[in-house]
Amino acid sequence: MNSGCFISIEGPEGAGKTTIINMLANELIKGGRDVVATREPGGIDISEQIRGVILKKENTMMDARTEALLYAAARRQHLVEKVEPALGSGKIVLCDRFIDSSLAYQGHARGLGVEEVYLINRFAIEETMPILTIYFDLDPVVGLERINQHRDHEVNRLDLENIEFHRKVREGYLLLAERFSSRIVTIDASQPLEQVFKEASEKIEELLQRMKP
Ligand SMILES: Nc1ncnc2c1ncn2[C@@H]1O[C@H](COP(=O)(O)OP(=O)(O)OP(=O)(O)O)[C@@H](O)[C@H]1O
Ligand SMILES: Cc1cn([C@H]2C[C@H](O)[C@@H](COP(=O)(O)O)O2)c(=O)[nH]c1=O
Repeated sequence: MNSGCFISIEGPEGAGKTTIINMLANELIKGGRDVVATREPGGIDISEQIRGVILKKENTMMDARTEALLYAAARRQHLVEKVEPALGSGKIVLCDRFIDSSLAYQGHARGLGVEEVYLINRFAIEETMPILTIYFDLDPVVGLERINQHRDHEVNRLDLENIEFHRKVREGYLLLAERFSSRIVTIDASQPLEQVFKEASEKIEELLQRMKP
């Protein structure tokens, strides 16, 4: 039985997920909360190894179903090794991407089908879902410009997909946000960083107040 609070942060490339998760984690820790900030694919050794295989620029031959299965495998290991133990000990888990990434990227943008991709992920995650998902919505042209200007950003195989693919990813996320509106909240990520942070922080605080016994 989980007693912690599982929150995922979603959005296209360059939406500000990593930057804002760090800011949110610092703020929550300062407020005396126990927080684990992590990412997908990755977050622990086995899943980081799988991330290396999926995102290696040279792996251009990777089949779409292989890609979906590898994301689900990385997710499973990360969940059982890191996320669930943290939730079990009452922590707040801030996860940079989770199942909605697979539904938007592999299900919608790659065209594998959201329902099919959900089914393999259901096998991977069993019952564990975020209680809140914050989706940072952004025009992919803006997001890709941001990461291209940021010299330290690792450019990966998915970043190199064409703009139509990235537009489909956004479309996929918007459909998910509409369909799962009680879980997914959308924030306009084209706003200044401080405003995006403020809105995300308010959503989390509202949730934590609601969860108080
Ligand atoms: N609201 C914002 N306005 C302007 N620049 C921003 C904003 N949010 C983030 N950035 C900048 O955009 C770049 C990408 O941000 P970040 O790495 O946090 O995005 P991300 O969503 O984690 O990207 P990816 O999914 O590709 O890893 C960074 O240089 C960051 O400083
Ligand atoms: C979890 C997950 C991720 N992706 C894609 C999204 C990004 O292009 C990369 C991860 O890189 P980031 O810099 O850490 O954002 O992987 C995906 O297609 N499906 C997924 O399930």
